[in-house]
Amino acid sequence: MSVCGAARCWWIQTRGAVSLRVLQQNRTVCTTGAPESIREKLQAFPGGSIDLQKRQESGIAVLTVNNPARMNAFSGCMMLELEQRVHELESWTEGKAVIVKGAAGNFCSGSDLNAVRAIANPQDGMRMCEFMQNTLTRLLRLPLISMALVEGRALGGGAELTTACDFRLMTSNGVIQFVHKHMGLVPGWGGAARLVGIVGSQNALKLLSGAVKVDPDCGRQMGLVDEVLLCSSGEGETLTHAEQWLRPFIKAPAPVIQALKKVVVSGRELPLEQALKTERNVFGTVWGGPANLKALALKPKHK
Ligand SMILES: CCCC(=O)SCCNC(=O)CCNC(=O)[C@H](O)C(C)(C)COP(=O)(O)OP(=O)(O)OC[C@H]1O[C@@H](n2cnc3c(N)ncnc32)[C@H](O)[C@@H]1OP(=O)(O)O
Repeated sequence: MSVCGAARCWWIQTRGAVSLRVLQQNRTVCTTGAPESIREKLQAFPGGSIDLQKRQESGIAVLTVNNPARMNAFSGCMMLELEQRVHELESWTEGKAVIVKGAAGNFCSGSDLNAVRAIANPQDGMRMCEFMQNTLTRLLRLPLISMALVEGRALGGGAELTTACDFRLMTSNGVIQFVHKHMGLVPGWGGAARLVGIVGSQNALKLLSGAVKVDPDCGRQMGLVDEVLLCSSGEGETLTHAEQWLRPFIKAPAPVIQALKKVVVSGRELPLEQALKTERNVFGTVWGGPANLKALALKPKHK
């Protein structure tokens, strides 16, 4: 085997072992939570809320980042609240999808700069990032199809939040901008790692080092944006269009949609052998299940 081949083989094996370990670690961290000290510090920065509406009839939840006086920036309390909301969604067995949006026509302007100033030391910064990385990793791993609905601006941590969803829809006035460089920062909520996975390392480097304002055209070209919605007069109208876009992807019983999402997550994150094992296990949860038996009885033709 050539040196390159051997190195590649080692890299794949190492990556496999590491990714599995990270998945396991994340599960552990997720259940135990971040150190109390960072929770207490985040708690000291109130303002805004993270609102969750679960619509039982459609199986679509709407998660709203709600702090319009600060362009939906994340206060410390909102970071804690997001974790709670994700926890609620993890056990929503009837759910099929979640739409993440901002209040009042803007997506999110990142972390609240007032809170950031107060914890501007490396140790607290890393703990805050660990906390947000865990929450956003759990958001991305939800057994629900997730969509970021970007109206107006998604800046800094707000841009990172969009990458923690399976799909990104943008209204024609939407902008995603990783402004971290202008703040003397890099992404820290896992946004760089996820961005590389979505648009590739060349494009990710361009977006981060250029702090590029990604408009709908640019977003579509790079594969960051899945669909562009025309700006509509009312907030509710945009949400309705987003729900319509989701509909073909969630037209099946919730257990089937949740199983589909689980096999995609394992395919995305685990080494092949582990992903195949997970796929078999998930298959076992739907094989011979109610939806499967109903389909067999109908003898459908997939024309
Ligand atoms: C790992 C995470 C890293 C990060 O997220 S770092 C944070 C990155 N985000 C930013 O730097 C956003 C800074 N803000 C801006 O660029 C502008 O405010 C923005 C969003 C383009 C909106 O501009 P305008 O439409 O002109 O509105 P404006 O500036 O008057 O803002 C309205 C009120 O919102 C406030 N605001 C906006 N973003 C904020 C933030 N991230 N933290 C705290 N407050 C924020 C802004 O200060 C203003 O408040 P006020 O009316 O002056 O009391």
